[in-house]
Amino acid sequence: MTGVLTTPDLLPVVRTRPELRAALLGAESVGLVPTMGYLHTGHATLIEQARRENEVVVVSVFVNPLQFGAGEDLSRYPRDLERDRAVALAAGADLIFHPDANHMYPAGFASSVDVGDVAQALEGASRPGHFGGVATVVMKLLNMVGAGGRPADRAYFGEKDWQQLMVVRQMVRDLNHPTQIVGVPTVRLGEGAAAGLALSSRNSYLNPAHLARAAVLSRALRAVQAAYTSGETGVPALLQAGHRVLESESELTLDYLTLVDEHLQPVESLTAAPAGAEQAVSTSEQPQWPSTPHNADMFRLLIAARLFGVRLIDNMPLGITTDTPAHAPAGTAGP
Ligand SMILES: Nc1ncnc2c1ncn2[C@@H]1O[C@H](COP(=O)(O)OP(=O)(O)OP(=O)(O)O)[C@@H](O)[C@H]1O
Ligand SMILES: CC(C)(CO)[C@@H](O)C(=O)[O-]
Ligand code: BAL
Repeated sequence: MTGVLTTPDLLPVVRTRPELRAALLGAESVGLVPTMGYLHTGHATLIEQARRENEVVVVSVFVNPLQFGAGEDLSRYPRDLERDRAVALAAGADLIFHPDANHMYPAGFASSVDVGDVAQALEGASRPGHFGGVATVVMKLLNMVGAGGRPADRAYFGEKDWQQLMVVRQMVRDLNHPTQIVGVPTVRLGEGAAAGLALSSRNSYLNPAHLARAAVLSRALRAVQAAYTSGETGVPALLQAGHRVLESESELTLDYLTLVDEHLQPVESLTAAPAGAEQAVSTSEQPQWPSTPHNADMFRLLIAARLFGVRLIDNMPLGITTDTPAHAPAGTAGP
């Protein structure tokens, strides 16, 4: 094993494939955490899980131009590599891979990965081309960040970007890619006026008052869960419970609030939650009832909305929650 595992004060940063190859030489297993940087506790949770499951943990920090549409926030996307080094080191990473765009997409680069229908709806409809850019860069990163000519052994993605996780899973399944894709539950602010808000780098565009108002997204999802566990089984009525919460926020422009199955298809009907489900939601991280063909555990509520000029997304399972409250050191737990 060479250079990377030397317990540095400052996390090493490599920028090119040859440097990566040298650093990872001889590693038995490599876990990759792909990010666009400006790391927060959500990212740290991914890194911590990768730390537990791999010999070497690499965090990629790359604001991927391919996945931004014209008029989106590519140029103002928050960047702070020194802070990222500190957060990644504290969470247990061994190395940051921080390529520049010319290294990822040199002159003549022409290929792309198209994952089909799962990338077309929802975020794909609102951000045309987005998932083509995500799939292409993720495929490259999986292939670049491995030891001994292998791809990464495992790669970690947040459930916060639920459709992205589905897209990546579809891609590796369809293309027989050997990297194991690991999904990690969403980390949320656990206390304060913005409690429940999913951590996101784009939260940094909002001031504290606006962040508190942005927590309306998670409150709307919880309202749908509560309606379901109270026995409501009509999908329009369930979603209406979420809309009622959203109507309280005058500044919100909703893109979508929907209930989807594991193929991201809209769910049109479902069976009742079993007796006791309400208690299970508030007290347990695990499903308390056996699977049925319409187990709410299989269905996901997805929301996207614009608030104070910022587009935010969130999601939750219909029937239970497995999300994690933020727990990071000061300065990293916030948005
Ligand atoms: N709150 C969170 N909980 C768990 N994982 C998260 C959370 N936020 C982001 N991630 C995951 O971290 C990885 C890198 O995401 P990214 O760098 O885009 O951060 P982000 O906070 O999602 O940023 P953005 O605000 O641009 O959506 C993705 O797999 C993403 O799902
Ligand atoms: C997976 C990813 C790093 C690809 O650029 C990005 O979409 C993100 O940060 O979620
Ligand atoms: N976390 C998703 C990356 C993006 O919005 O471009």
